[in-house]
Amino acid sequence: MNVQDDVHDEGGRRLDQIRLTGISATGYHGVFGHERRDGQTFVADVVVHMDTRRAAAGDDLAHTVDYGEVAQLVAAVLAGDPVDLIETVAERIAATVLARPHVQAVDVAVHKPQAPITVPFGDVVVSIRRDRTKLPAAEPYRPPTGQVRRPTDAGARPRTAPLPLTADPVLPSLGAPLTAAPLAAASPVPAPLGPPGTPPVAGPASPPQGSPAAPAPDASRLGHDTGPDGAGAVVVGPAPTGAVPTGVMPAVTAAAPDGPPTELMAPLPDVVEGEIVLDALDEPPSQPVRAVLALGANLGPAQETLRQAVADLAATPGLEVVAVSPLARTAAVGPEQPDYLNAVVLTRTTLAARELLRAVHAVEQRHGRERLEHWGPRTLDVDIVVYGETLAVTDDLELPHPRAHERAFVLQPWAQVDPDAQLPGLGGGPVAQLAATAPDRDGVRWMALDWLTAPVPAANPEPDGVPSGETHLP
Ligand SMILES: Nc1ncnc2c1ncn2[C@@H]1O[C@H](COP(=O)(O)OP(=O)(O)OP(=O)(O)O)[C@@H](O)[C@H]1O
Ligand SMILES: Nc1nc2c(c(=O)[nH]1)N=C(CO)CN2
Repeated sequence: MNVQDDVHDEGGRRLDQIRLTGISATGYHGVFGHERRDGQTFVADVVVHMDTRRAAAGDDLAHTVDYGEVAQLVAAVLAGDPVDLIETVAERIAATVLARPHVQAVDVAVHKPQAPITVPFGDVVVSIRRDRTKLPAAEPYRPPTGQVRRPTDAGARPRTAPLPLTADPVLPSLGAPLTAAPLAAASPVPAPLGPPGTPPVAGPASPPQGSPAAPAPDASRLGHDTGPDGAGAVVVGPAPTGAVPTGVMPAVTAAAPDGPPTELMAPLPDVVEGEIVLDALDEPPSQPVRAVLALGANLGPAQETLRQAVADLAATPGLEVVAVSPLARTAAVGPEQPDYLNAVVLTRTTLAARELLRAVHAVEQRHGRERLEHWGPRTLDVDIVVYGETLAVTDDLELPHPRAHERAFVLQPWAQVDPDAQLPGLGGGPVAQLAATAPDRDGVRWMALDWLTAPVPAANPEPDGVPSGETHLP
């Protein structure tokens, strides 16, 4: 591997690499029946990009990636659920490795040396790189309980006190990438008021953009629905310079550029299977926190559902609705399905992050939300986009929402209601800018301003969902 394959951190310093080559297993991937039936050898090479200094300084496996564990996971994907394409296998491996703590980026090559190619050939390889800016389009492989054992799998140990970030001698760059302008610093929301009891709606609306949606990932291979709230949460220590889209990391609170030092929780070694572990996300804030919620619906009377959902949120104790975005009609990102109606709600809350998650789930339930198909059609989806400046990756809650930075159906309405909004964390930045470059930006068909107080004719659903293909300007 040569220099152009290096990955650099935010300071331009080359990241260290852990390379694993030639991991092989019999797999049943392929488009032909005989491949599915007979299987063949698949081989993977993996390069993990990370900072290995902390592990080296303490000679401590807990601060690096256990290559034995990675090899087992990679082999399990190779031998696992059959798919048609080695692209998919590579994507799954990348998602699995990126979900490991400390990993900033990963290169994956999947070889299929016995591929059914009718001319003599040496090998066929798909080679990909994934990181926080180019997230894997697949779910991490999760081994059945007990399959992959780590040397530290000794059960739960008590959590130690929070470590000030500045106490870390070998990671001088830790503070910088976690900074983001506080939401509180965003300009006041322009919010014309509706009738009494109606939360304010902000404008102005954008013109229609028309045209098709972004490429649709395969729903069956995407997602992070990992089970009941709170289960199997938090492990491990400092997340250096980010780039871990899923998996387990401590909750951290980002500091404004010249704000107080960011605090990280000390390493949390392990968690007993099935035990509910409380962490910072369960702690109610000392001051009300600004949280941004994203709403979407494409089944049933979607506009009415969203309107009701806003009222339900406003009626939730500990949650105040500050402003509501225009209503956007958007092409579905994901499997083929009707257009969505999307809106963003700015709130202020005294609920802990997980209490807020439970509250939004309750609102989804009230409107008949069923989790049938990942990224499939739904009567109502409510996601937490941001909760103050909190950055966290746990099994049941990721903050900011891990896909918010690339979703025009969230970013565009958000930028309308709060033009100066900033998305904290890696991959974040000015929301209006992110909205302008998001892959699905052309799928935002139109926005309607007065949707909370008046019906939007073009938003009327067809019997099984919001009709697609129109570009009305209400
Ligand atoms: N920031 C977040 N907001 C909402 N849910 C989250 C968040 N982070 C993690 N989750 C978890 O994601 C799980 C699945 O959520 P949901 O079914 O709404 O996903 P989805 O809408 O199909 O996909 P997406 O998360 O990509 O919008 C939830 O049960 C929740 O525990
Ligand atoms: N346009 C659009 N596409 C989606 C949406 C959504 O709200 N709007 N939600 C999804 C899963 O949350 C998947 N795809």
